[in-house]
Amino acid sequence: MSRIASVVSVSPTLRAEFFSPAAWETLGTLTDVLLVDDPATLGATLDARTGAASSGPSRAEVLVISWGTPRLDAALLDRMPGLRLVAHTGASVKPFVTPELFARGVRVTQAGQGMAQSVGEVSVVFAMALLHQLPRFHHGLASGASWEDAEDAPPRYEIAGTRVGVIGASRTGRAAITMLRALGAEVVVADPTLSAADARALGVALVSLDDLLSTSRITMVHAPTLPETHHLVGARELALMPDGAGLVNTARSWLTDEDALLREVASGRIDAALDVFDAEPLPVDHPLRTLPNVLLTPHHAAATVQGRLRQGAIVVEEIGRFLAGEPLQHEVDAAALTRTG
Ligand SMILES: NC(=O)C1=CN([C@@H]2O[C@H](COP(=O)(O)OP(=O)(O)OC[C@H]3O[C@@H](n4cnc5c(N)ncnc54)[C@H](O)[C@@H]3O)[C@@H](O)[C@H]2O)C=CC1
Ligand SMILES: O=C(O)C(=O)COP(=O)(O)O
Repeated sequence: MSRIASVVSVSPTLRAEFFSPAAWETLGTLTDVLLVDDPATLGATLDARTGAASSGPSRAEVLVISWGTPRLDAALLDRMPGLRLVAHTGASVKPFVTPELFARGVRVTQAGQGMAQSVGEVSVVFAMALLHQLPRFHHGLASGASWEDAEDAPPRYEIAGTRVGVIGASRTGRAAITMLRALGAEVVVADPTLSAADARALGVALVSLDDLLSTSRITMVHAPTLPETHHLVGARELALMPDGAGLVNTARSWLTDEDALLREVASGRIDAALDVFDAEPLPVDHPLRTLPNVLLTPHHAAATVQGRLRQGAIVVEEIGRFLAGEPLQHEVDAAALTRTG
């Protein structure tokens, strides 16, 4: 097997976050690596180095990209005529990958599976926090409420034996399902692509979206951002949720109608725990920030030490498979461009 050039368009910070020393060393044994320190300068770096060395970027067959890499348009691709594989350290390739790239026969992989456990864990923590009324208790104590005020809190529930609805048996959804089942929750799933046999294998009941919303104490959203999933949980769907139920969203705000959700949580009828918002960063004066029955995190569900290293390991493993002529395990095709995220 001949060594091929690999251009790594990742900032030094992201490199340290994603690649363990061992993974980086493995990448170096697989390919001749040219590191682009500032991913935004990918084009300029390629221009400066093209043809310079035997491992020069014009010979690059593999390109590792990350957040911050510019869009791989025709002009950029023309600088890498030998390109055969783009490996993304993140999940959604839409911001970087163009139809032109697929048309040239370049293959694309992504590392979303590396994030699944972290995001699933945050969803489960969110679910348990809402069931135990932690946002209300914390808000009360932090804002000077009396100890006795807690007596007025709504009823609290164990997750064991409680019905939790998961919208989307996706990578992140499946990670959440595994943990929810281990905790003894009764898990129901709505997913138009899931077969009855797959639902049985997952140990969950497959139900309609309306059934899920109207019977679950917690609804968690784990669907991808497709045209048909825009505002999947809108005003009508939120109204189906029982009084006191909780909505968990660690996926994308695309999937829920944030205005309708704000009305429901502001009235106190349902509670919410959210990692994702229509406007990110969430404006400092946003009304969601002040509600006692809402738990907020700044789109950090995936960003754990282990998750990021798993993402880097996936990239290196995929490059190894590609060079060995083995099937890729995380390949995406042009359909990935229909996702909005
Ligand atoms: N907060 C964060 O840091 C992160 C958020 N995300 C978001 O989480 C969501 C899920 O990501 P992944 O688990 O990687 O998704 P994925 O790519 O695994 O989702 C595909 C799966 O979703 C299911 N699905 C397809 N159409 C559906 C529909 N109409 N309704 C319900 N389910 C449907 C199918 O089971 C399909 O296999 C995405 O919106 C993604 O952007 C992902 C990673 C990190
Ligand atoms: O890593 C994160 O924080 C994500 O939300 C995943 O983002 P991506 O799908 O890679 O744009």
